Amino acid sequence: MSRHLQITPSILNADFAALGAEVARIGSADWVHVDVMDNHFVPNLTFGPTMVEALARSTRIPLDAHLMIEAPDRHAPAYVEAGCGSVTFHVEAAKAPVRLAREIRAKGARASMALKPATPIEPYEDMLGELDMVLLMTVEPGFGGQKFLDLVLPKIRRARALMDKHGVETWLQVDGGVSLETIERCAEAGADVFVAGSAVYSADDPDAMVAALRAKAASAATA
Ligand SMILES: O=C(CO)[C@H](O)[C@H](O)COP(=O)(O)O
Ligand SMILES: [Co+2]
Repeated sequence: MSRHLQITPSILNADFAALGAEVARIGSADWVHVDVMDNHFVPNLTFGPTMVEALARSTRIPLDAHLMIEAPDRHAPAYVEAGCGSVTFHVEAAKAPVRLAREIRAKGARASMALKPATPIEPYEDMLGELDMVLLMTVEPGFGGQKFLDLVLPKIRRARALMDKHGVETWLQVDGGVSLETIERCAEAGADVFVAGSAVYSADDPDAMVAALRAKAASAATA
């Protein structure tokens, strides 16, 4: 099955004092990945809906919010209202994931659910139809610039097989340590949406890196 491959740079390693300008450096990105951290679900703190709303106003690229927060059932709707086109909550934090996914969709955004590296996908097989995307973390959430965890590759394959079995249109996103060295492994395993933070923002030309990542993923997906 041919998949539509998308690159979504994370601004976690961008210059937070100049976020509008930083996003303007990745004009060919499909989405801008915004990592929201609350210092409770993960030991790091970034920004909240006010900042995200300002960013949404500054770009025509849609925002892909990744909420690493303790109470997504309460706070996720605010990110739809802030203008995000996709909102991802962590299943380890959500109290009622089906209800939350339905609420995000009802408010007009794509609903997505994230799994940490050690969280299995199989218990959620029956709710894939409720989700527009599943995010598989390929590092422990909390910080950019970590090493890609190869141990997640079998889970990417199993998630793709479950999606094919159920015939759902759910996208499969990978996040953490994705680079020119690792993106092919992810695409071969079945991922179709690729978050890359440090790989993009440590490049001299971030938009050229987006193109290079896209080309590598495409060649691996069709191999
Ligand atoms: O969710 C994240 C961390 O929790 C980030 O999206 C991710 O780490 C991106 O940065 P990098 O590509 O440098 O790993
Ligand atoms: Co992320």
